[in-house]
Amino acid sequence: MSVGGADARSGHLPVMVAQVVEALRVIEDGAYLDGTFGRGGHARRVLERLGAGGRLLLMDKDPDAIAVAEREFGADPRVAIRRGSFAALADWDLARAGLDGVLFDLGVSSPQLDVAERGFSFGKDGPLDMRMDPDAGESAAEWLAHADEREIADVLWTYGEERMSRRIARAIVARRAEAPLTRTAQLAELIAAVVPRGRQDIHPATRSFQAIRIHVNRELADLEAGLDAAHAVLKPGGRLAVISFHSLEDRIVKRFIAGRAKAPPGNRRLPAAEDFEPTLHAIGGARKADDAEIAANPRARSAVLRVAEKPGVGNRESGIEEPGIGNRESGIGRTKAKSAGAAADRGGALFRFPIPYSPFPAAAELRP
Ligand SMILES: C[S@@+](CC[C@H](N)C(=O)[O-])C[C@H]1O[C@@H](n2cnc3c(N)ncnc32)[C@H](O)[C@@H]1O
Repeated sequence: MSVGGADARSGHLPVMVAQVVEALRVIEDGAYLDGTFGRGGHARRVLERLGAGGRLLLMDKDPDAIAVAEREFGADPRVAIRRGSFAALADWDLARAGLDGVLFDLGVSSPQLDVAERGFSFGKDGPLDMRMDPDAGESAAEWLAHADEREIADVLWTYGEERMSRRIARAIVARRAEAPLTRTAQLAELIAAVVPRGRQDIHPATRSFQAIRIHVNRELADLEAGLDAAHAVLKPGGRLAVISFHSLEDRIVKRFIAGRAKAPPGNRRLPAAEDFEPTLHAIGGARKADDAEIAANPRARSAVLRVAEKPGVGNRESGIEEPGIGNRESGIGRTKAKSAGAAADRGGALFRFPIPYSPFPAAAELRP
């Protein structure tokens, strides 16, 4: 079976492939980076559009993903492969040479969830690991062995919006005093025993596993660094496409595109346009998978694609002549550059809305 260009043998169905390729506006001799290769569903489609003079840079933290990339694309002279976080993509000389498009398809791949030994899944017993890069940082088991109760509760609340965060953290600390938590099934059972039954329509450990995974892999910090790095290496007119799977990621992407705060707005209630320097022009708003794709691939249900373009000279198709002027697709021509902080995310509609200076609220602000 092939959905969205995926090879079923890869075990991962890429989401919103056609929209991504369209959004990146792949040109034959362009240079692109897929920072989250996974099993190559998106990369394969980009490569199909590249001519002999095109270039595709592939990154992933996960050694299994990189092994697939080497096996499938290693011999292609247009392709370069690097294992590592996209947070450090600007360290790569080939990326620093300038890119026409960058893609981040965030989160975990199906093979990561499906292989019990990777320790991502509460449904499959395995070592409590959860690292995308098993050679870097602490595993979930190592972190849970020493983190204090409050830190665990904060992670569960902030990254999982788990309302039982304090109760679960207390149970983890009590259990580890008896014996270390080393298996995914142990942790899933412990959480299921603590969370009241019937409270949720999902497995009681879903939110906690998501939260611990985000923490162990520093996913949000990597995303912030990756967006900065992508912005730095994109050519004027180059496009960024990011697929998020939960609201914390999407909020970071949305705010990044909206613009950087230059300075706090003093005692004004809302930051003014001049408090922001534009980073990228939003091309439309949040895009979602259609019903047919969601029916074929339930993972697509929570996917949100955002696309943005680096302002400046050089955009062949949109004909942008100077920063912030002339982009028909986004409607940004009406906003001019200094309005980017106000205009993002509403499909080019010109709203002003409050954007806190922190990328996402602190746990303390959110806790009910
Ligand atoms: C949703 S999958 C990508 C699937 C891919 N687009 C495809 O079509 O097969 C996410 C992948 O990104 C990788 N990943 C997540 N965060 C990363 C980061 N900061 N740097 C590099 N790779 C990352 C994961 O290891 C995983 O393989």
